[in-house]
Amino acid sequence: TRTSRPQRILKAVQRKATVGDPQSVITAIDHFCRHREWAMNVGDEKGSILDSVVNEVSPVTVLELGTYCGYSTVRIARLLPPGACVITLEFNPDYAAIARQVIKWSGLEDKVQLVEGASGDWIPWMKEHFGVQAFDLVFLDHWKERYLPDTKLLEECGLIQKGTVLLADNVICPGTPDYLEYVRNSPHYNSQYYRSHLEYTKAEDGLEKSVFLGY
Ligand SMILES: O=C(NC/C=C/[C@H]1O[C@@H](Sc2ccncc2)[C@H](O)[C@@H]1O)c1cc([N+](=O)[O-])cc(O)c1O
Ligand SMILES: [Mg+2]
Repeated sequence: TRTSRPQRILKAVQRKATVGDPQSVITAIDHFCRHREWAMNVGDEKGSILDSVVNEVSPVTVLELGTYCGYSTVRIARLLPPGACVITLEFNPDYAAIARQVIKWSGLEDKVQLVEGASGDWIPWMKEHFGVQAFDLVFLDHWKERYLPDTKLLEECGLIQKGTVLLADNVICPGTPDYLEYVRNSPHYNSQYYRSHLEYTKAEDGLEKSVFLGY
């Protein structure tokens, strides 16, 4: 095929969005994915829930697992005050290259640190390499079978502390049953489900917000 879907998403941003205007980047991607080609961005409906959680937490340090084209990275970064940042991990170099351009178009590159690699390899190095004490907010939107192991790894590395908020996409569709069972049954988390829909569709999906209560 000629171009990839992420490349077509970037083209839509470059055609329809205004440089330096994050909202126009978000609107351009949502319009493209709703009217041209579906893509696995968190989308506008769940995106509004993500926005409300970011505003509620007012995080200084955010970790995003799974950048894809940078749609949720832009949604998060546009809400961050000066000095706050989002570190976003992306495994696929082609997706990372597109996401860098989407983030640049939105004018938010100073608030974003895009790291290419696998969460499992990078999480143990977060403290040393980025000087992170603990994350205030973690947005999980990568491989669904990695949600639980990466959460446990974040705990083991001391990157989740009392008050840290985990926000997980797709807990219904495609689903993350082992992760849900863990955060809902653990005495160390206070978990709640925000019912919504799978991006750009009528199917049910939702976000799970889990606050770490400390040990
Ligand atoms: O599969 C889904 N998401 C997986 C996302 C994966 C993203 O994260 C890295 S993997 C990685 C990144 C960092 N570290 C390790 C691995 C991939 O390169 C991709 O950019 C998904 C699927 C549907 N759906 O309807 O089928 C809907 C959604 O909202 C979804 O998020
Ligand atoms: Mg998702």
